[in-house]
Amino acid sequence: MTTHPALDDEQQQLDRSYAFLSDDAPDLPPLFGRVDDAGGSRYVGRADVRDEDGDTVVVAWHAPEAGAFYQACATDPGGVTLKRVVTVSGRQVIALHDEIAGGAAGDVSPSRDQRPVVGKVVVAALEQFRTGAIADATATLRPEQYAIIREPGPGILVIQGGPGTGKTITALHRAAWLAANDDGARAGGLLVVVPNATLRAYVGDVLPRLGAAAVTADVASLYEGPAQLRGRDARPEAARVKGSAVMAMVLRRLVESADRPGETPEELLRGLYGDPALLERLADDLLKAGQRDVLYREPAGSADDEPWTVDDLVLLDELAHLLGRPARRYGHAVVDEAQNLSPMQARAIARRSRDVTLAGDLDCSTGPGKHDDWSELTGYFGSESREVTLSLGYRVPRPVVELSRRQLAGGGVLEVADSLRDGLGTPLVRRVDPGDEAAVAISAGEAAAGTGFKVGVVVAPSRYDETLRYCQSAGIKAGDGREGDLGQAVTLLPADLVNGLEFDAVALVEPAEIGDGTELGRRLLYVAMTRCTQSLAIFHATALPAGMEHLERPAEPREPEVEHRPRPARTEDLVDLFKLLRDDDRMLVEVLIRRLLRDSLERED
Ligand SMILES: Nc1ncnc2c1ncn2[C@@H]1O[C@H](COP(=O)(O)OP(=O)(O)OP(=O)(O)O)[C@@H](O)[C@H]1O
Repeated sequence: MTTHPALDDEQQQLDRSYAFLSDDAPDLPPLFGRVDDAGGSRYVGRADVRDEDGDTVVVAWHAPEAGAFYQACATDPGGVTLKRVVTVSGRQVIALHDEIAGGAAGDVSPSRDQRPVVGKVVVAALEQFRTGAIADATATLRPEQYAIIREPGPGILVIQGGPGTGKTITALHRAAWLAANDDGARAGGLLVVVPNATLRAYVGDVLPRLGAAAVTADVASLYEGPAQLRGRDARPEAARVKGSAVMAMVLRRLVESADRPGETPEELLRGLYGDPALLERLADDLLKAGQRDVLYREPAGSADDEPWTVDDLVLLDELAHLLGRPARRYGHAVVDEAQNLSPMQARAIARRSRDVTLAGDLDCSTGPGKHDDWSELTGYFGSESREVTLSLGYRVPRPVVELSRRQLAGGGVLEVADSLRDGLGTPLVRRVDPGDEAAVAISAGEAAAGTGFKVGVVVAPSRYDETLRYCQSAGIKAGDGREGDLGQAVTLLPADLVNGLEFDAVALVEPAEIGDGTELGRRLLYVAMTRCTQSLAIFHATALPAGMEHLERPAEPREPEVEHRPRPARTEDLVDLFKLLRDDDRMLVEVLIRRLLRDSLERED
């Protein structure tokens, strides 16, 4: 095993940096990188560290002095002579990766398949098992991500890119960068909005780790009144109508027509939903009869008992505004998965800040309304917007990218992202007996989880409750993803809540139920398929949906009939042997091979 010659020197620098941290400093390493150029040598970390004389020991990643660390790369070192990532574990420097050494490419990935050459440390970061929280990337941000992070704060910036191209991680670093550097964000505060509590749990660590002062909210929690999220609209049409822009006018008329002064938003909205005649009077020219019908809801015993949905809460927020209760304003808002914003949701965010960063992918719209162009959303914030695109894939293995793209009508809005990952090869497809789909998927998921994988088992929303009950009754410890429990080795998720998440392996249950032939269904399927970093397995009892039909195979016999299998001609031909394995065994063996390969690579290092 070879050790980097500078390991001891960097350990000394790390010890020195720890010595100047205040006692209540979080147990995160004070530095993760070093850059040398004509300006000298600087260490880069999450925050500034100074010695007793006030001299800089470590510069914060968001300080201008750290710029060269992020702007230089192996293929374009500029004037940088050393770009080093320092990996620390338990206060010990355990590895050094020099992407640039002596002013030229150093420890980098091999150049192949027209893939960009990146530091090996990026590849190593991608090879880590997922943890249930978004992976840390502050030490390995790429120049194109850093450039977006530092775009000026005022105005509207759209960060788009295919699945896994780093939109979320870039947007969150941008939030932290603006919190530190942008006058507006510093003075007015910074708001980060994600679509739901599940994604909030997934990304919740990033800003505190970066020491950034920001308020993180999910869309439902923007409303600060007494109503809480308690329900979901079973019919997408109801959510679509509630989210549509005409509701702003309907609510304005509602407030103007209210005859009892002092009514709360909750009382007004309950009254509107429960009174078809009132709705007709107010919205006859704005909503068709069928659209008004889907809004009808028998009032619950009290406002507290109402099954308020996310779109109801957004309407309550609009009502609060109309009743003269202004929302808290911020200097800048960063919105993740922004493609799913409804017009009413966009209005709610615009009331809080007109300077926004919207990160998203129009192909991944899984909200009730689809936007064909970003201008349909940016118009709620202002007239001028800038769009930037990330095009290097950090998550989805190439074969999965290829398969998933078949779900997109017309091939999708964006170019196919160039993925850094091969993963574990072509997706596995297994036909099972009707009724067994979820159980088989979960047991394959448990097998993969047994080797260290984080596994997401994705089902159609209509199948979620039944599958969760099955897990509970069978004593299977699967996380309830709908409740934001992403900490278990296996997490169960409905397909409409997987936007933004990432797992080592995804087991997809009965894709035809998710991609039910509608455009929304195909996009749900696309998003679900693109959540894995290593392997995708598909379990189905009915015919596979369009875009997957070529994977259809006859049902396998329950017990493999070994004697009928052709014997491999040569015992050393492992690939043939491998192909004979049942799909779930194959998944397991693939995981084990990968682990062995990684262990042996680590030993070589
Ligand atoms: N420069 C980088 N170095 C290391 N890891 C990175 C880098 N950029 C992104 N990643 C990792 O790639 C994964 C995908 O990133 P992210 O979730 O931000 O993508 P996304 O574009 O928001 O995906 P989606 O929209 O499909 O959810 C994450 O684990 C993230 O930490």
